[in-house]
Amino acid sequence: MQAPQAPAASQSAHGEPLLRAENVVVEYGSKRKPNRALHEVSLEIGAGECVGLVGESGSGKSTLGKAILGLVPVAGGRISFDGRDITHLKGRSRRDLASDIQVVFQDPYGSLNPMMTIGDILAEPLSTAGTSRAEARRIVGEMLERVNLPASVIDRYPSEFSGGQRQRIAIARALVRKPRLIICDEPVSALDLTTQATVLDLLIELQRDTGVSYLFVSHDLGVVRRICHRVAVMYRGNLVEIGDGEQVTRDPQHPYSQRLLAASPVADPALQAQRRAEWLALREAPAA
Ligand SMILES: Nc1ncnc2c1ncn2[C@@H]1O[C@H](COP(=O)(O)OP(=O)(O)OP(=O)(O)O)[C@@H](O)[C@H]1O
Repeated sequence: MQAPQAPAASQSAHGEPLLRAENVVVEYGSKRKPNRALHEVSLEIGAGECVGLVGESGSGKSTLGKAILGLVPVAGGRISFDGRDITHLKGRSRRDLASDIQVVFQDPYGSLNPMMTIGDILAEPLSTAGTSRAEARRIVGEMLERVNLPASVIDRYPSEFSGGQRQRIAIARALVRKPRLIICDEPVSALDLTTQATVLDLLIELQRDTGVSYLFVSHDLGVVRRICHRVAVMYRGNLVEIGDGEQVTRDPQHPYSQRLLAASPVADPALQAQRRAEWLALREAPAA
């Protein structure tokens, strides 16, 4: 399957990429003993573009998403959204940004409050923004239908739904405030292959219809190839390669990206054996 083509209009109204991260540094731990999780990472996401972020566990993918969302402090560099510096936004200004930047997490079981009805879960971001109850209920019904769930599920609880249905509910919750960017942090990793395909198709369709941009965090090259226009590869807190989705996931240039491709599972046993042999050969090679 061909990787999606980058959208023609990838700049925001201000002629800027929608999101720009420049030399972003994030450190965990104490000031005296910091553990640097991002080393001057730079990345741009255009309007209507899906940029994939791949890399092994602990490479810093989620940390970059969290830095954009303001969930971890940024120790260096700059993040701008639609030309506006959002690096250190806090309080009210940060909360207001939630209408533009939303997130969908990996775990469809943990991310929805089991004590709340689907209607209340989806209406929460709207009532926080001051929308009336009647209007919120109307929008929620519309969003549920948008993710192919009947509006009648509005009074039911998360426990009554499958993993794939819950992830569609989480996507609907992200969409209610009509964001321009959604950070998708491993949104299909917890789902079986068929359900993964359904949710990915839904995300592609929503992007086509609304022009929303995605930062799509995943460890699965097959998944990012299917949905992303461009793909960035992270290794130990560094962004080591970024390029066209098809090229990076099939013919990567950086030695670490080549290792990642060699280690990624494929359905064909012969190809899998060849990949494994390549991976074993590359494993000892130092990453540049
Ligand atoms: N809250 C935290 N406190 C301390 N260190 C953290 C914290 N969160 C992440 N780290 C560290 O930062 C580094 C990057 O972690 P991050 O979760 O961003 O990686 P990742 O690529 O998203 O991994 P995964 O695919 O497993 O989610 C790792 O070394 C991790 O141990």
